[in-house]
Amino acid sequence: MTTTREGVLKALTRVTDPVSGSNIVAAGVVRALTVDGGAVSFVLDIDPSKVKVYEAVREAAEAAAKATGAERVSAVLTAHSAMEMPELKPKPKVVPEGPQRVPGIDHIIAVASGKGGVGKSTVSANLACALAAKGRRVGLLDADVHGPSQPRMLGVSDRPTSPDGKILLPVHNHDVVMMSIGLLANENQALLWRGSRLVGGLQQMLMDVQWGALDCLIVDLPPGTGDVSMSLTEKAKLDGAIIVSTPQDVALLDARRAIEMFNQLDVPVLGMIENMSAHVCSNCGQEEHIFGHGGVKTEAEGLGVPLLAEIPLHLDIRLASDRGAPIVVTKPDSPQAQVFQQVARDLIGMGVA
Ligand SMILES: Nc1ncnc2c1ncn2[C@@H]1O[C@H](COP(=O)(O)OP(=O)(O)OP(=O)(O)O)[C@@H](O)[C@H]1O
Repeated sequence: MTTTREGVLKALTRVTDPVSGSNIVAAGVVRALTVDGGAVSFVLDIDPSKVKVYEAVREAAEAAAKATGAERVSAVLTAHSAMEMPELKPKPKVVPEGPQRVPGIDHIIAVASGKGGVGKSTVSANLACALAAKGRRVGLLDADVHGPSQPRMLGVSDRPTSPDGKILLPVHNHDVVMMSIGLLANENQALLWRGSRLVGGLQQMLMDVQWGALDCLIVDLPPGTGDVSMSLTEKAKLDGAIIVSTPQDVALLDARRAIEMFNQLDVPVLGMIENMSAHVCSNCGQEEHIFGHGGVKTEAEGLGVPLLAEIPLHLDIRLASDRGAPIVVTKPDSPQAQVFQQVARDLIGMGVA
């Protein structure tokens, strides 16, 4: 029997965490799991005052990992003293080559766009909430460091805490677990993050946030094909990417570049979404195609990728986001919300959420 990382993680979900009552993977206690041939090692990251309680858990976790067929298993308890806020400095870590799965997260979907302002964050927030409403355990990582908008869209302003100065506890709203660079720094600071500091900080955000067990993590990428998108894609194993574009030619040109980037990185493009497809007047209901219409459909056909949705430009979509509850939460029965719900159903149908 070959020991795999997935197999070990699954086995560890059968070990109960005495503090939270859930399993040790879902509780985020298991850290730094590595499987190298028949050798398995991991850390149980715990509150220093609970070392005695966790010794039995450590033994149970070792036994569970061993039962997967591993030749050697080493589980150690680490306990850290509390600190107020973590520093998001890149840490030198021995990271195996190639994109890695994040422990406890079944699927990761990136939402990208070639150009800024086309509605990528709106789509990310609505998809996350639509999936959560369908009972999926959903996380949302706001990696749009140039303009983090998820705190506003999901209506959260609490700063994330770190009980040990190492792991970050995410925030929650609308049944979605969320972490954003916008919650760690004030908006102006976030905009100043550059280069390797930014890239390293984001990778750490993905790996060191205690997401718990998730069916799906939606990553709201910055627009374009810059360092952040490239490096996250190289480090984390993505199930696919969704490309958001308006129907305008200029946006489509940039969207094509984003698709090329994902193709080069071997990330499946799950489909394109045309946003601001038609303007529906909130008074009379009349439709107008302000940015044109159907451009994304034609582009998707040309590139051989599915068109997942055409989302209208509608005042209610913006108002809902500005007020901190996406339209799928505030008006789930509206035609606008139903478009997002259909995409959520399609993603579940594709087996990626
Ligand atoms: N379909 C829509 N109908 C009405 N307003 C929309 C729609 N999509 C997005 N918006 C609004 O347009 C603005 C830009 O949207 P959003 O922030 O989602 O774009 P983005 O692509 O993530 O931008 P950035 O490049 O800054 O990250 C927001 O005010 C949002 O509420």
